[in-house]
Amino acid sequence: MSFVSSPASGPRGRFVTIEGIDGAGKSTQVERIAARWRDAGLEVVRTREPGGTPLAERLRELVLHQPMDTLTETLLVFAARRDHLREVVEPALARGAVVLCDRFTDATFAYQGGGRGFDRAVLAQLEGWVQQGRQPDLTFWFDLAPEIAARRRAAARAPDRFESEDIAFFTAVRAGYAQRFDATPQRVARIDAEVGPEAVAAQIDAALEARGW
Ligand SMILES: Nc1ncnc2c1ncn2[C@@H]1O[C@H](COP(=O)(O)OP(=O)(O)O)[C@@H](O)[C@H]1O
Ligand SMILES: Cc1cn([C@H]2C[C@H](O)[C@@H](COP(=O)(O)OP(=O)(O)O)O2)c(=O)[nH]c1=O
Repeated sequence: MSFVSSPASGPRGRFVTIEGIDGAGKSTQVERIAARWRDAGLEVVRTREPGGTPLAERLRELVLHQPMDTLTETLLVFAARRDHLREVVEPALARGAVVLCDRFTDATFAYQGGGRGFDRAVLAQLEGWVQQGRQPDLTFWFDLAPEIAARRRAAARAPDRFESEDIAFFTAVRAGYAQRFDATPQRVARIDAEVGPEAVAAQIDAALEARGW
């Protein structure tokens, strides 16, 4: 399982993201995915958005806890992303690491685009400016009914600004993910996240094996 034979024109690493509504079970699986690659001798950089650098973590605190309008929210997540890409993601990919990132721009299209109703054409412009073409090589989409995710969250933790939203919001976020992924089905592995952790893990392994990873 070597990634060094990846596209000759681009960096040699792999950029893998994990997406889904809050409570989908992403955090529960992420270390297992990282361990799989680490055990194979690869450098794995585990990170998250918004966040992943000192500046972006400060922006994350604001986005998750301070009241603000949707344009401000959108600009802050992209500002955090820009710093994260420059400081962490691009350097790691350039040295051949696997970057495993809890959420990326698909979340912006799902939460700000789907959930908040923000103009997707503006999101696409910001995406172009901030990312300069950078996209994940593979995205795991943990998909499940918002009602199930809400029950899991209620049992697990105190809600932040997003997690306090109602079922209708998360239904719109889920639809936002579905619409976004319709355009790029080849980079997305949809995981049925309603089943137990072992069955979720088995789907992840199957998706990686199907790609020869
Ligand atoms: N496959 C699963 N089935 C049932 N409960 C789960 C599953 N995966 C995670 N959980 C539980 O649901 C809650 C939310 O999971 P978490 O991994 O924090 O989700 P996320 O990171 O996607 O918000 C936690 O209490 C976790 O133990
Ligand atoms: C990356 C990103 C996240 N978000 C939201 C989705 C999540 O509710 C929140 C980040 O939460 P998440 O990283 O899932 O945190 P945790 O599981 O530790 O609570 O930020 C956006 O609204 N837009 C974005 O572009």
